[in-house]
Amino acid sequence: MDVTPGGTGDAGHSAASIRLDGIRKRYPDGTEAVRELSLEVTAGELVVLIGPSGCGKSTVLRMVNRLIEPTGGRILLGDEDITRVDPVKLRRRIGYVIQNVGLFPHQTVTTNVGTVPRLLGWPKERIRRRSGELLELVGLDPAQFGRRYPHELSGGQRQRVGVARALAADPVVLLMDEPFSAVDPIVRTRLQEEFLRLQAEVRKTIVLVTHDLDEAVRLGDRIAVLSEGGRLEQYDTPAALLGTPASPFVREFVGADRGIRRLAVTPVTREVLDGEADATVTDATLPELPLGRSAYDALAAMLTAGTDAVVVTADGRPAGTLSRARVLDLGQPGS
Ligand SMILES: Nc1ncnc2c1ncn2[C@@H]1O[C@H](COP(=O)(O)OP(=O)(O)OP(=O)(O)O)[C@@H](O)[C@H]1O
Repeated sequence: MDVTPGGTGDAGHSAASIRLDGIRKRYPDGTEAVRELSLEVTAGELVVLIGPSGCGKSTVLRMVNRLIEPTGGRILLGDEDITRVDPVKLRRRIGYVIQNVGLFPHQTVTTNVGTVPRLLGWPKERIRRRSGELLELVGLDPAQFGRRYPHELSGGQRQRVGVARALAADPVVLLMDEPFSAVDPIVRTRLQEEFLRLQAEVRKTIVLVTHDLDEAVRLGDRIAVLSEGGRLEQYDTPAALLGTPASPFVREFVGADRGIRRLAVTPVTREVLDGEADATVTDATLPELPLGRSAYDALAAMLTAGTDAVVVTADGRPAGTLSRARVLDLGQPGS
């Protein structure tokens, strides 16, 4: 099946960059939710907004699709200043996924997924094909699930339908507000993994809001840490954020266990090995780990096997060894 965004013969949009340029939001009661925020998201990048409750994450997200009108600044999608376009038309170009999905309860799954294409006036047959493709893309068999109603689905399945609906008209940008927080931790981890696979395929520009640092680290190409008033404390890759927090606020926010979190986002590469392995000598007592797995996986393998090192393999052959001490170094700042 062709699951690319243009899979039904549509001229697929490419993903657009997003530029927040000094945006501000002051609510009518005087609350300064966002004092001034500038942030760039590259086309095809997944950026996570994280920060304490009330710091303005949702406000920022909802200004991008104009569910909330900014009180100042500009928002550019590609080269277009979207603070000046019709918000209703704008929203048809931007996918939006929220915590409890907001599926229409009296419509079938297929009809729900086809919402935006219908608004855009696509012919019925094209909508039906597109809904089917999208359901397959998110791992739901259209024959089995297409005719069901939302209450006939599990929480995780509803969430997948929400993602399919958001992608249906091939939006240039996807906004996600706590998309996985309504499901239990096991389902959540699975949805996150599926979502990463999906993103590798569709390469949308995504801004995702979460409370969950593990989710941010797992999903984000870059993470923006906000503090009260939408102040940007740090904007960095997960590894950089965990390795070198830019301020005491970020240091506290990422927590005392940032070292172990950092291991999970640090791949085992040839450069970090303790030494060239003698490929003719394999130590049968040491566990093996393929190059490219995380330092966290290496440590887990050592703890499981009760050893102080792993043999790292490339294409099934030993490439070197990695000691426990070396792994622990990788969790330290500045390594
Ligand atoms: N309609 C509104 N009127 C007045 N103040 C508002 C309104 N909506 C949000 N706020 C305030 O703006 C600030 C930012 O809210 P926002 O929902 O963007 O934060 P958040 O970081 O997404 O929070 P959470 O993580 O708890 O969802 C908060 O102080 C909130 O009380």
